Amino acid sequence: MPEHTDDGPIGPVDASLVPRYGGESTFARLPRLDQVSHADVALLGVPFDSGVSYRPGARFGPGHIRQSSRLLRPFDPALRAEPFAEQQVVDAGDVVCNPFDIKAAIEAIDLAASDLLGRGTKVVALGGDHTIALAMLRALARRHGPVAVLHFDAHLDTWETYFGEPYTHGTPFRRAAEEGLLDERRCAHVGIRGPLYSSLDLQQDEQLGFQVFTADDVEGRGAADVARGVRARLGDGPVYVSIDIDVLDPAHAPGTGTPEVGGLSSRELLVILRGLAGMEIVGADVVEVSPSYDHAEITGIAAANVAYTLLSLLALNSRPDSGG
Ligand SMILES: N=C(N)NCCCC(=O)O
Ligand SMILES: [Zn+2]
Ligand SMILES: [Zn+2]
Repeated sequence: MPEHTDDGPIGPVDASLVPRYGGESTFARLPRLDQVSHADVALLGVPFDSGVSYRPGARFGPGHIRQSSRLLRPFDPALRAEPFAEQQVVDAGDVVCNPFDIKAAIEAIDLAASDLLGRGTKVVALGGDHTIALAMLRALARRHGPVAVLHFDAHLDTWETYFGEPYTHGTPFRRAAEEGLLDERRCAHVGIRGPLYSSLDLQQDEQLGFQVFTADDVEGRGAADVARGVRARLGDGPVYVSIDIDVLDPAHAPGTGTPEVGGLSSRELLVILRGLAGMEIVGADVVEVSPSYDHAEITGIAAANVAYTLLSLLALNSRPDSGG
């Protein structure tokens, strides 16, 4: 087990000494929050899926992503980063979310994230359905003011209500805009595709401040160029990165609740994420992993590597010369 040390960050359990398929299932076999004196970044499990409109099961996402993260290694060659050595990363366990009271669950998530932020710890939330992004944005906007949102998803998630209900996984970014949590000059969706309810969906989405990079844009322009477009849209200042795993094609992420054909490959998503190097990421989530629809951990492994790439980006920002 990792122990407190003054010699720098406590990393994952060494897979060359302890088999990686055994032992406690923290993210990447990292220490728990209670095993360190200070954490720079925490993975926060959010087992909540009472906001879904179709297939359930994302409440089991955090455990599945942790299990699927056992093969991650300490050095990220694509970003030339050591995400677990350059900063103290921990697993902060799971938020206790009331499955029968969505508002109360959002408040509990906000509180847990705010508590970590107050201790100087950045939060990468592992969902859970996309409702949880609203809670994260409330916590972040309280500290930073309105933030840019970079949203990877097949879906806009700026719809008005479902069954008259305002807090669902299809509505978090409309609620966030209404609450003044977003810097509406600096928001974007990436990976949008699939049937909508009406052409008004896109018009209203634009009015809320989002620029759309579709899945077809990724195919046509290429992932690296879409990353350049995103950087141009978001500019400087705090960014929240929200990653619905259904941005990936169902072939790359079958284990999700509202799958849409024609999505990104996991490689394309990773290329776009790496293209964000140097942007001021203040928080992030990886959501909508629903393990009972997964096969061979395809979706879980994708989500684990996406989270790992976010940690690498945060490691780059933590370097003394990064200005971040
Ligand atoms: N956030 C996700 N994954 N999906 C939203 C889809 C909402 C709908 O059923 O129209
Ligand atoms: Zn989605
Ligand atoms: Zn979504």
